[in-house]
Amino acid sequence: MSTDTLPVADTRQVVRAAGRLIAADKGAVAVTVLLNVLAAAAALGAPYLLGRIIDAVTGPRVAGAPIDALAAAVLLCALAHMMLARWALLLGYRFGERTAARIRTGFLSRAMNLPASTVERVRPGDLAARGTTDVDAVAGTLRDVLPGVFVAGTQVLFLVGAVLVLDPLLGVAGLLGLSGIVLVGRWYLRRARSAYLEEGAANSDLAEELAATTAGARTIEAFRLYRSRLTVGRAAIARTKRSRLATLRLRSVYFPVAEGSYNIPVVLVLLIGGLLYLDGRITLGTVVAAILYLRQLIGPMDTILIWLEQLQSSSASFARVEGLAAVPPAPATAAAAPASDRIEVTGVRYAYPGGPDVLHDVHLTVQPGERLAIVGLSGAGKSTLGRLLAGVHRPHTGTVTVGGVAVADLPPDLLRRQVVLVTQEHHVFRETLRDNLMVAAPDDRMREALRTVGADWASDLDTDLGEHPPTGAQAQQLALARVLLADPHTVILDEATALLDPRAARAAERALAAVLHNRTVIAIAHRLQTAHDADRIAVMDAGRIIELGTHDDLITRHGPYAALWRQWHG
Ligand SMILES: Nc1ncnc2c1ncn2[C@@H]1O[C@H](COP(=O)(O)OP(=O)(O)OP(=O)(O)O)[C@@H](O)[C@H]1O
Repeated sequence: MSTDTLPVADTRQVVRAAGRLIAADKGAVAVTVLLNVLAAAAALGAPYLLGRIIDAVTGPRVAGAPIDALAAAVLLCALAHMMLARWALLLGYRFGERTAARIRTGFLSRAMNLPASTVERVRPGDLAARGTTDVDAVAGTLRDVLPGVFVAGTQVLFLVGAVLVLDPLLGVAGLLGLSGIVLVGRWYLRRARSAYLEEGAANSDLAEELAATTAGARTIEAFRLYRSRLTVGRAAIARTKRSRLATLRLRSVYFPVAEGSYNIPVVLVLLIGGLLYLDGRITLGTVVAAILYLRQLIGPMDTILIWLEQLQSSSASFARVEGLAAVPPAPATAAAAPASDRIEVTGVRYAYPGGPDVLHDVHLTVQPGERLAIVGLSGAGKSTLGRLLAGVHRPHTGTVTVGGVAVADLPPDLLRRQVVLVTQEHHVFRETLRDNLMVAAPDDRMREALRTVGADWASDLDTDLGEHPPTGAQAQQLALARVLLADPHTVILDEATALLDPRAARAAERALAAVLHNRTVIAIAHRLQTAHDADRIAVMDAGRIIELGTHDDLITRHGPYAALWRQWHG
């Protein structure tokens, strides 16, 4: 039962994270920006020069007017623009690839460093979706979309700037004329995504119904199901028709209006430019250059409008990926290593996020080498206490310490040598057997640990467990081998052998006995036999320890444990 979601980065954090990614590759970014600027500047050359050619042709004939030279320069500008833009795009794609890789590795290392208590608390799907769908969306946009949009954006800025410099009045008229495209573009984008999704869904629905009808033709014949199949088919066709008409309507509004809108600034500039020209205030070449600039805006503006939505949704994904950075880190390394192996629980209360207290004022001391069994009805709080003892959760009141140091404050590598929690969830990674043992130990020690837990199948440490997944019993042996290698002084067992069949259970018990040898054991006991064999028994009820003592003590006390024992013994 997990209730929390991971945080999502706010705009400021997203901007800062983007800044860090850019800074990490600043050389490449600088070169890409420079190439983009040069490409956009080169694109300005041709219309300006064409304007000059027109002025040269229409103006007073000057001998040796450099029309040929101007024409050659037009060609050079066009060529330079093409090459620089391609080069900028190429560098942009490479930057995108590298940055996507950085985001992936950054996410992975943050996810691996999340405090165990956070991972326990949040919805498991949330972390998985951020690591897959969200990271993929951001990477895809960085690789395929952002470089093109950046090139287009730079061009738009330069073109708008050029018209304004050419003649401020013409520039303002052109910009006002362009506002229609932005409006209709936004209108279309808001509706397009859901309309196309619905069209896709309707198409696959229709295909499915048709396939079902043809595949079941004989059944339909035998049971005379014509009518119902026809009704279903007609409904699917009607849905497809509706959805196609809806997207057609969108297109028939957007494309003509967009096409038309691109002409509005041209018409405005022609009108105003014409008047200014007649007034003798600007040359014909300037009017032509301004119109060519406005025409050149169409391509890059289309690119930006088309990708706007994807940029928006990817920035939402990026905010979710970056949200991990906002999780408070695991507490800094405890100042001192534990002074002894004694575990002490003092006045502990605990509640899961948003829930009521499930542990109330729990006190308990576990001596080194002791075997303690915790028993109680389902929901009494046994597993929760186990997780607090293992440092997975932190009590909100009171303390859980080992050798005087709060367990939840211990850094992972130190904690692993103190207390290890063994549960039924034995995770096996799609990695080699060696990597699955999760400690840097010599091969000999790994082999010895595997032998001790009876994992005869695990002779080759390079076996890929992704390709040869272990059985449940083998996964449990792996978990026990990990404990041996971590070599903690205390092991907490939560339902460790409950899942196994009896034959496997006997072998597992032998393995377990070998692992537990010479360690403190706190067993969350589901069979009273385990309790009987323990040095002491803690009986839990509704979040409290209501009895604590040896088996014989508790039997003579005739309390809740004695009742449980009598019941169990029949
Ligand atoms: N992850 C969680 N989020 C919220 N509440 C939880 C969570 N885990 C347990 N609880 C609640 O805490 C209380 C104690 O549960 P806990 O699992 O510790 O009991 P238990 O004695 O181990 O029970 P069982 O024998 O069934 O495992 C219960 O009320 C349970 O519903």
